[in-house]
Amino acid sequence: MIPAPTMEAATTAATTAALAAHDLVAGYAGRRVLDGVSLSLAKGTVLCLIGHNGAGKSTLMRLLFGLHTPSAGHVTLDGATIRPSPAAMARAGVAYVPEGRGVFPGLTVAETFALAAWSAGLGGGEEAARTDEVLEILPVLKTVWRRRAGQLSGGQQQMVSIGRALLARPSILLLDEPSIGLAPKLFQDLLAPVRALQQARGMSILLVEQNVHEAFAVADAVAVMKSGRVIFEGVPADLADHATLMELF
Ligand SMILES: Nc1ncnc2c1ncn2[C@@H]1O[C@H](COP(=O)(O)OP(=O)(O)OP(=O)(O)O)[C@@H](O)[C@H]1O
Repeated sequence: MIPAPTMEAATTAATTAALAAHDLVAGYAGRRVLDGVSLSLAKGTVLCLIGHNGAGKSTLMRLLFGLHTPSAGHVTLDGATIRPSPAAMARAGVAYVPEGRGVFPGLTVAETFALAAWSAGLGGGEEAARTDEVLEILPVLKTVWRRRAGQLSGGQQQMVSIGRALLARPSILLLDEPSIGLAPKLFQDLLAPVRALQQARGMSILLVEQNVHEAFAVADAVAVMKSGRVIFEGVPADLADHATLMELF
């Protein structure tokens, strides 16, 4: 039987949400894809969102970052209702790493970072300090610094993509399926420093993942989406049992 959310999950939900969706309804060309989604990312936590392909997870991410507009419902940031737009969210300290890495294949890693620093409005000294900071967190990037992003492995490209997002020192990070195309070990290598940074800085992370085992290992809370609705919210331990997880799917 599917467990009721634990007390721990209820307590987490009661703390201030860094970012939250409230009854969001949205779709494409008149086809409803989100059917009243409410979800809270508690401050300083990692929330892992799972669900079948097509459940609406990426659509929810895009709505939270302002890349798509809901037909009903609203979004709150630090408890205040906002109308998300990518520029406003970036200014507010929210970074979004979409599914599929999105690196420019012809740019070197150094050029990719320079471009990201420029779009974040970082000046020379600040750009250098923040770049050093990201290279400390993801040292493998130092080894490929002068190589074109398109020539890198999937895991390295994912690190470039996440590193570029971290340059802005976000307080909230939206990560859409960073494990795509990565072996489980590589995914762990990617998640471990991000989790360490999240804990050190009190960052809040919404992580959409299908790779449940690795993602649950770094998550404080989990939510399950099915057919445009959130059908379960709890903590990873609630879904540790394979049968329970299967029942939700
Ligand atoms: N730009 C778009 N135009 C039309 N339909 C879309 C668009 N983006 C997503 N959809 C549809 O909306 C539904 C939800 O897609 P979404 O990508 O949000 O799901 P998901 O849970 O993230 O799935 P996946 O794990 O495959 O990315 C799917 O049926 C998808 O085909």
